[in-house]
Parts: sequence; C-alpha cells; structure tokens
Amino acid sequence: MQNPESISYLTQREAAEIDETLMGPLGFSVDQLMELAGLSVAASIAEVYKSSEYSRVLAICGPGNNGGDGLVAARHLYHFGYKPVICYPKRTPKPLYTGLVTQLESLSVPFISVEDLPLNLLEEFDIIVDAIFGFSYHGSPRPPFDGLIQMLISLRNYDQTCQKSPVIVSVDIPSGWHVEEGDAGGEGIRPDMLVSLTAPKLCAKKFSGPHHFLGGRFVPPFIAEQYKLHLPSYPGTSMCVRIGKPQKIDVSALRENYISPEFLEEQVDSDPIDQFRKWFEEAVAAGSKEPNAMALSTAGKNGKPSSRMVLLKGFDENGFVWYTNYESQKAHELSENPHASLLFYWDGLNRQNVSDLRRLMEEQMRLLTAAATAEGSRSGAARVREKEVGLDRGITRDVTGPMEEEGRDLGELAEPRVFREGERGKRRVVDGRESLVGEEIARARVRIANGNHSDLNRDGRIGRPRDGETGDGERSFREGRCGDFRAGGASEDARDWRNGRSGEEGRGTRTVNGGPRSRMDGRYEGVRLGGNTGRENRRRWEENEAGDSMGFIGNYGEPGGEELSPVRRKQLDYPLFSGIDSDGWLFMMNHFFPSIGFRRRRN
Ligand SMILES: NC(=O)C1=CN([C@@H]2O[C@H](COP(=O)(O)OP(=O)(O)OC[C@H]3O[C@@H](n4cnc5c(N)ncnc54)[C@H](OP(=O)(O)O)[C@@H]3O)[C@@H](O)[C@H]2O)[C@@H](O)CC1
Ligand SMILES: [K+]
Repeated sequence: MQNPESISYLTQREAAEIDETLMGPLGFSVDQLMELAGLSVAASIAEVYKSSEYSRVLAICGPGNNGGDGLVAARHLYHFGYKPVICYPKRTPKPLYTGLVTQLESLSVPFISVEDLPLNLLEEFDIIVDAIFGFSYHGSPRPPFDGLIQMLISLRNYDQTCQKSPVIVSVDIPSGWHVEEGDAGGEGIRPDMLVSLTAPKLCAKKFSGPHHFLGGRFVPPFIAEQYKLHLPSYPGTSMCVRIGKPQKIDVSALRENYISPEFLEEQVDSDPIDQFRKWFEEAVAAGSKEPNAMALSTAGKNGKPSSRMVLLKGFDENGFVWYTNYESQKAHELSENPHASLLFYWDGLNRQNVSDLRRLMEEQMRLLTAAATAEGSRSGAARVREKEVGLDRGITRDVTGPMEEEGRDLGELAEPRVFREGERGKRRVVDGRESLVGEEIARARVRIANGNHSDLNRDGRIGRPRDGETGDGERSFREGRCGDFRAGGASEDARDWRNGRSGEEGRGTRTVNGGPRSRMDGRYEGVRLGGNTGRENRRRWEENEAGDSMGFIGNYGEPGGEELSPVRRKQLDYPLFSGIDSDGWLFMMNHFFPSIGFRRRRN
C-alpha cells in the first residue's frame, strides 16, 4: 500500500519513450515485456477476484500491445483455474500474436466474435478484461471497438440497478479514456480494477475504482532514475503491487460460497474414526496447511470455555492423542471437567470435524509426567515434553517413585497418550457446509470455524475479550488462571500444586509473585521470576547464572517490587514456551497463537 500522491505518473510521450528505451538500448524484446505484463495482470486479478467466485472471464483484446497483454493474461488466468473466453476482433498477423492465439487455442480457450458475444454479458461473465487500448490510444474509438466500449459503459447502469454485473479490469488504461486527461466527459467506462503497467499513466489519477495495481516488474534503475520514477516496491516475489488504499473491508460481508460435493447422512461411515481417517487423508492429500492443527476446547468448573490450537499427534480406534503438560490450563480444566471438544478445520475441502471427548483421567496424566522425566527417554518428543512438563521433581517423584518400586520401565512411557476418547458415541462427524449429522454440535462449532454464519453476532462473543482487553489469553491472566507456572520441586508453591490448590481463581497471582500482573499490563511476552528462592535466585538470574532462557522480565510485581532488566533471548524460538530453568520459577507461554493476546501492547 502506498500513498498515491507520491507515485509518479507518466505522460503518453514518456510512456512511449520508456517503451522504446526498454526495447532498444536496454535489450528487451516485446515478447518478454508482454509476457511479464500479462502475468502481472493475471496475478492482480487473482489477488482480488478468487477463481472460486469469479471464474468466467471475457478478455476483449484490441489490435496493439495492450491486446497482446490481454491474450497473455488470459493464458495465465487459465492456468490459475479461471475459464477465459477471448474476443479478439482485429487480429495482428505478426508471429508474436499468432503464437499467443495458438497457445490459447491449444488450451481450448474459446474465441468469440463480436457478433456472437452473448447479449446478456451479466449472466455469462464474472470478469471482463479490458485489453482494448493502451497508451497509444488517440482520438475516438473506431469500429468495432466503439461498440465494445459502449457495451462496457452500459454495464455500469446495471450496477445502479443493483443487479450483479461483471467486474471490469482495465489493462494499463481504461479503454476509451484519454491517456492523460482520463475520462474527460465522465461518460467512459468505469473499471473496478486498473492494472497500470511499468508506471501509471496520468489518466490513472482519475481512476476511482476500488482496486488499483501496478504490474510489470522489470523497470531497471536506469529508467527509474532517468524518469525520476517513484514507484511502490513489490512485496516479496509478487508480480503486482497495490497502489493506494485497499478497499475498506466489511467483515460481516466476508463470506465464501461453499461449493462442495453432496454429503448425505448415509455417506457417513458408521465408525467415526474411520470417517475421520478418510477425511484426514483427504486433507493431507489436498495439501491443507497443518491438517493436524485442531482447536481444543475445554472448560473448567466455572464453565467458561477456552480454546487453543494444538496439534494432533496420533489417532486410532481408541481416540485422539495430543500433548499437553501437567500444569497447563488445559490439564487443569480437564481435571475439573472431563468434557472436551476437538475441532478440525480443513479449508479448501470446506470441511470440519468435531468430536466430543472425555479424557482418560489421572492415569494418563501421571504417565505423561513420568515419561517426560524418565531417564533415557527414547524419543525426541518425550524430551520436548520433559521441558514442557518442567523439572518439577517434587511432582514427578511422586509418580515415578512408586513405578520404580513396581519395577516398571519408565522408558516405555516415552510415547504416552495423554487423553483418550472415552465415549465413542458422543463423537460427531459433520460437514462444514451442511452439518447433517450431529447438528446441534455442528451449529455451535461451524460458527466459530467459519465465522460467517448469521448467528455469529449473537454467539460469536464467546471468548472475545471484554472492553479494554486485548485477547483471551490476557483475560485469562487477569483471572490468574492462564499460563503455566512452575515451582521448584522443593518450594512451597510446588507443594500447593501437588495439593491441588493451584489453578484456582487468582491463584496464579500469588503463585508467581506478581508475574500475572506484568502480563495484565500487556507489556511482556513472558515473565520469569526468581520467585521462591528469593534474592539469591534473582541475583543469579540477573547475572545469568541460573539460565537465560526468558525473553523479558516483567515488573517484579509485588507492590514496591522492582523492575528487572531484560535478559538475553535464547529460547524464544521455541514455539510452545518462552523459558525454562532447572531451579527457579518458570513461566511458559501456553501455545503459539494464544500469545497474540498478550503480545500486543495495551494503551
Ligand atoms: N513498457 C511498456 O511500454 C509496455 C507496454 N505494454 C503494453 O503495450 C501497450 C501499448 O501498446 P501499443 O503501443 O501497441 O498501443 P495500444 O494502446 O495497445 O494500441 C495501439 C493500437 O490501437 C489502435 N488505435 C489507436 N487509437 C485508436 C482508435 N481511436 N480507434 C481504433 N484504434 C485505435 C492503433 O491503430 P492506429 O491508430 O495506429 O492505426 C494500434 O493498432 C501498453 O498500454 C501496455 O498495455 C506491455 O505489453 C509491456 C510493457
Ligand atoms: K485497456
């Protein structure tokens, strides 16, 4: 996004000169530039008008290079998944153009004469690419282009009658507009998108449609310097860049039209796990990003739901497996209320899958803790969990001690299952679009996953922060419940954890000696406190003796407490937690996304 005021606009003469310089002394060929120009037109279109909704494209191509750009753009659009049709009434008999035509014909892209254009363009096309005239246009349009331009002009009348009309995308210049003066009489076409090529021409200043892009990413510094061009920089490897402000987004209007194959109740596998397996495999095959990412919803005894994105680590007929740690919010809530829900969202497939779960209680939790601390754990995952669980030896000894006495091999616990499905009957498989099965669950979940159902306004407030709060995570901190606090095994607080007194409302505040207060301030990504071992620990910590794994040290917290200085960031690349230490207080961020809640500063 760039301020249009600061961007250079070319006169007709400058545009022609640049063209000549590029193709003369700078060694470009017209084919090359046209290919890049057409590609950037197609890329701009694809950026704004998704092929799922705007697939039917009519490209109207004029007699010059602008028309050539249109032919190239149509070919790229075809490869992007659109269905182009070409109207190219005045063909240029040069090899470049005949080649472009042959390429399109080989893709079975239809060519249509002016006479055969459908009378009702509104119903036939979603996008019209105006590639009739570019910067060499002059005078007034001659047939048959006069009629074609009139046809485009008439489309805007339909706009006024609120009928859906195709969007018009103009290549370089809105055809019929004066290259410098623009639509002087105010009666020309009114494109929805303009893709300026190389640099915008003066007429583009008069463009008032919602989408102005720049394409033609080939301007060498020599040209930019000679013409004192101020052009927006292209992001990353993109072939196009937006000029000016993006359209104001009406969030409530954001909605995809789901077009999915029919999915009926009788098609659902009688075994929900088998159904899940099928869908999961399809999600993987479809290239879904992180198909094993799932929202895990739990609620503690206070009944307040909380959701986190977690990763599925396995599943079989016994249920679904994921990893958490002994003192996570999830673990606390599940210990208070065994009901949980999983939600997978597979975009692309228009599918989601929800499951109601009950966890297997204590035993699994204990195994996890034991496994994670077992000497000689065999898997890397277990080693990670060793950190997740922390080195709270006071707790783990309680578990591993008796197991060792029984002669059980702790190494066997390296791949513990944390929670398991308990009540198969409660799982439901639903289609993201229709939710024919398990309807009552689907309704609740679909709203959250798709965010576009009409009840959202009513129910979408679940989990949304109250006024003045920046996110779920932060609110939880305010309640002293979120975040994972670790106590040294010998500490008073560790005893509290063991005795089950932790996790109560407000408990966190006391436990971490003011840590949550820092987070309530919204100023820190994490807090690590010397805590229970007092001054000595703090001193060591400040001097980096006791590990330096934390990103920031917050306000020490207690009234009159001191502000500690930041320590080195060492382990922040760990996605799941910010720090860990062998003998002090630890705070870990719960997961990667929830951290949004408290990364943001609050004013
Ligand atoms: N770096 C660059 O510069 C790049 C430029 N590129 C592209 O090239 C475009 C400029 O192409 P261009 O010069 O071929 O001219 P363009 O506007 O397509 O049309 C000329 C034709 O229209 C005709 N015509 C004119 N007026 C008319 C009228 N009133 N009524 C009827 N016909 C009329 C004229 O006929 P004539 O009047 O000469 O008889 C001639 O046949 C530029 O806008 C961009 O899209 C990119 O491909 C690559 C990078
Ligand atoms: K044009």
